[in-house]
Amino acid sequence: MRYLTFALTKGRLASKTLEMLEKLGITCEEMKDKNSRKLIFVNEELKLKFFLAKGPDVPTYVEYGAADIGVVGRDTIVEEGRKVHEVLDLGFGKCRMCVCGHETARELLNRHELIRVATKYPKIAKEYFYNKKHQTVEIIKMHGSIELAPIVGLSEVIVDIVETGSTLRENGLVVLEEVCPLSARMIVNPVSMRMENERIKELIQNLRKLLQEGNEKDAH
Ligand SMILES: Nc1ncnc2c1ncn2[C@@H]1O[C@H](COP(=O)(O)OP(=O)(O)OP(=O)(O)O)[C@@H](O)[C@H]1O
Ligand SMILES: O=P(O)(O)OC[C@H]1O[C@H](OP(=O)(O)OP(=O)(O)O)[C@H](O)[C@@H]1O
Repeated sequence: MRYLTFALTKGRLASKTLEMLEKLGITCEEMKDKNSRKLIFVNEELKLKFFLAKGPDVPTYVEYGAADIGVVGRDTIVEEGRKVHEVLDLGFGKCRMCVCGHETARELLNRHELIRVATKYPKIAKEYFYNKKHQTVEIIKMHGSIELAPIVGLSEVIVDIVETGSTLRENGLVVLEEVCPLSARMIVNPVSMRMENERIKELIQNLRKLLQEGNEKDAH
């Protein structure tokens, strides 16, 4: 049996992913050591390998088959546009992609003015403004702390992730428009999906069952 390799998103999604896999009896003790500099972890018994990568690199590993399976936010899947199969909504990492700014920017959006949009997600921003809203804007690619842009006058609005809304609140900004809801997804390499169909299908079915049980528990 060959190894199945998982690429997990480093950071807030990784622990949730491991927690979920653990419930299915898929464990990787080595991975829990926070001080370790090790990059790849092996479960010999189940013939599985795991590695942690930066979110935007996860679909790349999966498209090229360096990983069979990936766990990554939907924002990153859409932004990267890689050839991968999105097979399951894992239900965690929930947040929203939004257009945000000062309340005063609402008027500029309504009037479809030529405004600047700062974002880590230029493709999502372009799709939203150009194809959905038919509004011409100037998109400025940034790499983090996007909320700074309207505060220091780099742009009128931002397109960014909103989870609790506290970053916006603490900086005097508001959600002006919602682009789309987001959550963590499981993605699969198309060739792996065919070659390892049995094992991957079983994993998807087990995860789906776990999610359903979770939903039923929440409803009671
Ligand atoms: N509050 C949040 N901020 C950012 N991402 C979130 C949040 N809540 C859920 N997510 C989801 O978690 C994914 C991965 O989060 P991660 O910690 O890698 O975010 P990041 O801030 O973009 O990464 P980095 O800190 O490496 O720049 C995001 O792509 C998104 O789908
Ligand atoms: O609505 P909230 O719960 O406040 O979460 C949203 C914030 O979290 C993310 O930033 P992150 O902490 O990942 O840092 P970054 O801006 O450097 O990407 C995101 O870009 C927002 O800034």
